[in-house]
Amino acid sequence: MDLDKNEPVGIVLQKGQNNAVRAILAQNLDVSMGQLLVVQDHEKISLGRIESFEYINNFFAEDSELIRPLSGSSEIYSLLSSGTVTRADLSIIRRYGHSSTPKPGSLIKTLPEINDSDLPDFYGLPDFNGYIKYGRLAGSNIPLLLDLNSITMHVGIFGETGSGKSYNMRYLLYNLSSIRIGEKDEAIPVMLIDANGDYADFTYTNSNMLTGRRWIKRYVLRDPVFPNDQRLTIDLSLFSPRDLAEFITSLKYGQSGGNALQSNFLEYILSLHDQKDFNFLLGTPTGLDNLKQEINEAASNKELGFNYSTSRSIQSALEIFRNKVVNKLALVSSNASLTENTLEVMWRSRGLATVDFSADASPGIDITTKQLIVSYISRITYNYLTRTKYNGSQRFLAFIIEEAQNYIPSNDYPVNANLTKDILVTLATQGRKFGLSLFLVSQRPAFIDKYVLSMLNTFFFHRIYHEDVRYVMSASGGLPESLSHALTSLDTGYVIVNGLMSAMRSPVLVKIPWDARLGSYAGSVERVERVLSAD
Ligand SMILES: Nc1ncnc2c1ncn2[C@@H]1O[C@H](COP(=O)(O)OP(=O)(O)OP(=O)(O)O)[C@@H](O)[C@H]1O
Repeated sequence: MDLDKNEPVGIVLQKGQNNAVRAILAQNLDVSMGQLLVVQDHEKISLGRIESFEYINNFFAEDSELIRPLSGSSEIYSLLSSGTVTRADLSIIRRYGHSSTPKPGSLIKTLPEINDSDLPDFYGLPDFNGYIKYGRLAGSNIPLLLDLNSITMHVGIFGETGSGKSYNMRYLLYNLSSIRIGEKDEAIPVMLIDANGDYADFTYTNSNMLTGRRWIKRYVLRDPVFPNDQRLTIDLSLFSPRDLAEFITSLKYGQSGGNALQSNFLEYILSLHDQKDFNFLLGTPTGLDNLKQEINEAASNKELGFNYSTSRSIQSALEIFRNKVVNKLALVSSNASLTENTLEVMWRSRGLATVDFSADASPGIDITTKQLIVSYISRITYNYLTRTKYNGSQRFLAFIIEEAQNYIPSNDYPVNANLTKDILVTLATQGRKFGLSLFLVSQRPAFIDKYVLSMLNTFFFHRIYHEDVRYVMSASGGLPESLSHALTSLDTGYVIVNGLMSAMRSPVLVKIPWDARLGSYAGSVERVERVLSAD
């Protein structure tokens, strides 16, 4: 691998402390914060990351004798630009076969084109096994390698609205769907909570792009339209009386939270029944009528301490539940369409299941019901992965959750997530042992539970809001100053990758290549002039 084959574009002037060098770079070299450059000290090659840079000019003093008579003339531009250089501070993030810091006089070169076969050498790896290519290191054509064996250490994808998260997640999903192993394309099985229908095309028109998958399904909460669509039904017997009582009462009261008296009353009634009867009791007209009668009878029994007014409120909460969840969404079934068996089929066929919460696929669904569904999926996933692991068969599954702040919120985010929080914390803390990889995608990392944030070990940071910088810095164990400054102004399509999956082992700026097929999805915004000029 000839990392030093390009012409020099700069020279090291000073050797600083802590692996830092100061260099002068050619005027015509476009540089960006976080960009990587080769530093060549005779035979010793290192990789440097630009931590800061500034343009300096011999003539810049505005009051200099030379400048004043020229100001306003056209010659000033060429005169100034001929005297301009870039002064850059670089930190050395990788050394090839040596351990010294480059000395003054070392040459600076741009990253050369390198063959795929040289990539393991570039990253100091024995071979490619277990790695996939991802994007290009900024300012070069060299792909970053991602380590699939660290995927179960969980992943965070964060960025403000329009910063490119969905496109990146689609690109990642595409890469996780065509992993070349020997002569075959394989895929990591994926369960995906699709907040806005941004992955719907992968389940029909673009399903052929996911070459390693032999099973693709989109779960919807209306009649299926496309061949891979399936109506989602869930099995309520996986929930405790407490969970269901809280869910039903908070359906009525919304995110402001349920009513403790009503929850307690309903919990009491439900706990008189076997959990396996919950689908009948709550999912059928007869069951619901029976339940209402039991509530009435319990209210008339003074010893129990529940009164008629609480009973009436529960009856109305149950009516709302019946209208929304049972009649409209038809969500409850003892013969659920998504079960542990489905996960086994997914595993065997390296499948993709998306749960589409967009207005088109799940009209009228509210956040509390989305939480019930995410909680249900988390439970079957946990049960499935622990059972298979204890039976001696290792499985892997990636669980991707968009708008993660709605399911695992921090204390200062105004969403009540009793149904999802505990099970997602369990998945985050224990899931890795059982082969689970949690991907949390969010516009606002500051609103994700701090404990769960601390369980993520690989990060993809897009442009983020100022308010999130502090959380991002603490969650990721810190970024170098150059990259932390860039966080709020990254162009769409650029991402800072940090953490265990990155073969660079140091935070790095990556450009995600544009592919028109990956770029046509519900949430992508077409250019106004293109749409207006189309027929
Ligand atoms: N790598 C890229 N290169 C060029 N354009 C991109 C790239 N990534 C995203 N875009 C464009 O930027 C726009 C926003 O991207 P995207 O939908 O991924 O943002 P987002 O962060 O998911 O936004 P939101 O949070 O609102 O869903 C899209 O129109 C997309 O086509």
